[in-house]
Amino acid sequence: MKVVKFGGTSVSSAGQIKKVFQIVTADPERKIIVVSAPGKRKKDDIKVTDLLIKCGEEYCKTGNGKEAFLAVVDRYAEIAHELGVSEHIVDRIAADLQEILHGDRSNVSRFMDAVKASGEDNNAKLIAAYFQSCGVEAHYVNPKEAGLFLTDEPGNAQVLPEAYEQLKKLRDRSGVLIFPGFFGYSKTGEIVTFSRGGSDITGSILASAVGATVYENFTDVDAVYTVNPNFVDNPKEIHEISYKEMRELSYGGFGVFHDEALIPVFRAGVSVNIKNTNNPNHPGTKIVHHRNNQNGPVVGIASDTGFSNIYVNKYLMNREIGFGRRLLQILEDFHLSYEHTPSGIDDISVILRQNQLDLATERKVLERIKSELHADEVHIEHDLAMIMIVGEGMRQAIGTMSRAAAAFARSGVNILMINQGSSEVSMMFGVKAADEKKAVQALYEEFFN
Ligand SMILES: Nc1ncnc2c1ncn2[C@@H]1O[C@H](COP(=O)(O)OP(=O)(O)O)[C@@H](O)[C@H]1O
Ligand SMILES: N[C@@H](CC(=O)OP(=O)(O)O)C(=O)O
Repeated sequence: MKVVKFGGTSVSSAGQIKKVFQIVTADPERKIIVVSAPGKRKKDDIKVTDLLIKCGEEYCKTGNGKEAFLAVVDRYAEIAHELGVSEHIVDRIAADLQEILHGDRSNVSRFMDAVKASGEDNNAKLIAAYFQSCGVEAHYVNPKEAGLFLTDEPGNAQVLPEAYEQLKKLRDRSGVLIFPGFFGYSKTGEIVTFSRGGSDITGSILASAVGATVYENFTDVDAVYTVNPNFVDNPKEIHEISYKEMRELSYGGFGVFHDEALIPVFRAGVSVNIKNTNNPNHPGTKIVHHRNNQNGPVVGIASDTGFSNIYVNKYLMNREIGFGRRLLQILEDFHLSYEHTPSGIDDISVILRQNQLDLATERKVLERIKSELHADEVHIEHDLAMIMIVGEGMRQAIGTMSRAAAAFARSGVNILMINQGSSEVSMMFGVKAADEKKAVQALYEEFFN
């Protein structure tokens, strides 16, 4: 039995959904089908999830968000019409969304989760109806009834261990099961979503629960590339990659597969196959426990922007027991999560996501660090990019760091921070965000050309 996830681009229009139908019915093993909300049809299109977010935010502010609401309903209406599915389903989708929008808005994050989740939920119902209209036994499955229970963290939920036992029973159901991605339910019955891109996580949980032979993840590229295809033309494809390498690269900025989707399949030993809905015969990329390590120390280069660095200097910091704990406690008091903490004898840097900070919070954090920790110097730097090179082969290879540093030097990019050591399979470099593309291209030249 296979679990198959189709991302937003694969279900963005009637034409794409017809391809999904062909792919699913071509292999009787493709039984549990996870679908996202309609995504982008072309580069400058808007994903239904983003339209829903706009709509929900406007309802919260003004009690009205007619334009975004109509844009969402129009997307489904166009798809239903072109698929030849009964138009009644569109009326039901509109009524369902209206009901959510006019529901309880007292808890904004809960309300927003219900609005966002409707994107996947309604698309799953529509796709199930299309499969049925083609004479295939297909059933929409509601995540609550199936037992997909999550922690009660709106917009950032995690699966509860007891969900797996319930979800295992999906094995025994007949027909093709169309399961909406991205959300589940808390133990008290509230809708909660994963973080953005979380339909990958739903697929991974289901594949693990039912012990799938493989988790196929269909998207709009032939394979996971060694580098973001928006930075390098025709980058080399990765044919095989380990879970650990893929998790690091996803975390580092490879948007193609969610980093939290690796853990459930890794624990259950289910391999993942990333494939292209527009070219399903291409073998794609396989994510496995162990790969044949034959292609050099680096398997991929990832990058992401939007980081800040809080730099703290204090003479004899190395002798002050508890300094690091007290510094991180200040961040915890402001509910700030951090990504890395490289340190020296008298200095420590805390790298964190910039979007967590507003000006007032930033000022308060810096003031507390200065006054409570008696630091000699505290400052913050914004607009940084983190660039990561990843590969299991690095463990044995000598000179990977010097090759990377030489590539940075050749491209004239100044390295602001290096983090290597904690992870055996990656090295991370902090640079100015403006240098991101240049640095990535230089590393690609060095390791892949
Ligand atoms: N290293 C990479 N390899 C492949 N695709 C990548 C990589 N880095 C970023 N991407 C982007 O990820 C996109 C696919 O992910 P996503 O947009 O989430 O698709 P889906 O709609 O299937 O969920 C690709 O179109 C590509 O632009
Ligand atoms: N639709 C949700 C969940 C998701 O996984 O979407 P996609 O498959 O388009 O990345 C989002 O945009 O976050």
